[in-house]
Order: sequence, then structure tokens, then C-alpha cells
Amino acid sequence: MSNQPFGSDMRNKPFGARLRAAMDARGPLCVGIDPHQHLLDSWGLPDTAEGLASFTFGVVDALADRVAVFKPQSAFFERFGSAGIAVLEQATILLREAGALVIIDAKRGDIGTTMGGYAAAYLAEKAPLACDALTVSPYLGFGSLQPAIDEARESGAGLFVLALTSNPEGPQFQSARTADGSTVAGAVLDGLRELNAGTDDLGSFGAVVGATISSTTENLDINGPLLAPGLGAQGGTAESLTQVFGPAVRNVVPSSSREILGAGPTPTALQSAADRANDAYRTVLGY
Ligand SMILES: O=c1ccn([C@@H]2O[C@H](COP(=O)(O)O)[C@@H](O)[C@H]2O)c(=O)[nH]1
Repeated sequence: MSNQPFGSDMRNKPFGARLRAAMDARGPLCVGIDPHQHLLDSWGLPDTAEGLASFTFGVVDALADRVAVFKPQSAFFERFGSAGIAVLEQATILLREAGALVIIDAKRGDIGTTMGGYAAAYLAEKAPLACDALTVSPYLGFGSLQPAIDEARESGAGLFVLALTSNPEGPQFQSARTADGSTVAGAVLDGLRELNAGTDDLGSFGAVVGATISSTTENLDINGPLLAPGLGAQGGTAESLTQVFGPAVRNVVPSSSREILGAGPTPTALQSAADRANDAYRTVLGY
């Protein structure tokens, strides 16, 4: 497996370039680290901070050197307070040291000055929780994300902005029309296209587009990565990626959590599940 550093040691390159290099070397799979209570239980672990740590470091030990991207879900770490955040912090460091990229899925979004606080917490190079990219919510207005955009440009990190989410409730807001007649999702995608304009490589500003949405008339050509959750447990398949993303499929980062994690706790079972998923996505995405 490739131990080339795409994370912390290559911070001099923008996130998009590091992401492309990592996916080329290790395959496109992003493993979501979502330590649900039922998963701790099925791994024979207690629903405590210690159980959370055993689960998370079990995933890290098994997969850190063979998977390109990890997406820890902050909610499942926050559930255990400061002890849980310490596990998230340590796992992020270990994954990046092993050459993987880490997208923290915290879906942050607030008015500009507070957004600056979130940017400092997750995107500044020396922050304790520094990661390669952060998921953010644009529902306070795309412009409210500017402090995070500025910090990402400064530090070589990336952002994934919610556009067409995988949950059935998403279209209620995302398909609504803005004052200029575009949909909310369309306005988000336009904003990202503008941010990535002129980037030769993959841009660093990505969209979250669920693998479950079946199809869209929105233009997904944003010259940036398209994070696709909703695979496996939510019903999305490798084949549905072609249908949803069409010509943009090459820029998809397919993300799967419960489907992979449910194979644990043994490292070999986790590795087989990740390898199987990675092979299926490689074929569909053309790696
Ligand atoms: O539109 C979205 C945005 C984020 N997610 C997150 O991805 C994982 C999905 O987990 P699975 O177990 O693979 O279903 C989870 O952390 C969600 O919060 C999403 O599903 N859809």
C-alpha cells in the first residue's frame, strides 16, 4: 500500500491536488468513521469514550495506509464530550501521518465572524483539530462561508459545501428558487464553480451531492470534488454514481460509513470490505 504523504506533509499543495494524487494512488474510496452506538455494540465495545477510542483506532490501524480519504462524523465524537473530541483529534493526526486525507464532517455554518472561528478550529494549519477539508453548510448564504474560503486558501485545505444532500428532506430547501431564479443547490454549485475557476488540477472547493438522489438537472461540472455520501446503508450503489453524476463522475469521492464499519471488528474483514468497495468504485469512476 502507498505510504506517500498526501495529508500534513504535502500541505504546500492545495487540497484538490492532494486529493487527486491520493485517489490516483489508493483508489477513490472515502471511509466514513461513524461510531454509532449500534456499531460499538456489534464490535463488542461499551458505549463509552473508551469504547469509542477502541473502535476508532481499530479503523485507523486497519485502514490508514490503504484508503485515500477518511470522513469522521464529528457528531459521534461530540457525543462523548471532551474525551470524544480528543479521540477525533488523535485519529485525525494518525490518519494524516499514515498518508491519508481527513475530511471532518461537522457541517459548520454561521455568520461571518463565527464562521471565522470554525475556520480557525478546523482549517488553520496549526490548529489542534486541523484536517484536510471540512463539510460546511451554506444556508446562512454562500457569502457567509467567506472566512472559511479564505482560511482554506491560506492553509491549503478544502471545503465541501452541502448542495444536493442524500436525505429525502433535502429538496424542500435545495430545490427552492432563489431571487435570481436558480435553485438553492444551483446557486451553491455556481459559487463553487467560480471558486475553482482557473485551477488546472482539481479545485479545492467541493460539493456534497448524495449518491441517492437518482438524477439531477443541475450542472455538476464545478472543476472540484463531489463528495458522494449515501452509498451502502442509504441505498446508493457504485452503478448509481454513473446515473447521478454523468460526465462529472471522475471527480466523485464515494463515501461509505456503516457498510464498511459493519464488517469489523477484525482488521482483515475491514480491509476486505474497504478493498471490495474501492475496486467497485475504481471501475465505475475510471481509475
Ligand atoms: O448528504 C449527506 C451529507 C452527509 N452525510 C453523512 O455521511 C455519512 C453517511 O453514513 P452511511 O453510514 O454511509 O450512511 C453520515 O456521517 C452522514 O452524516 C450523508 O449521509 N448525506
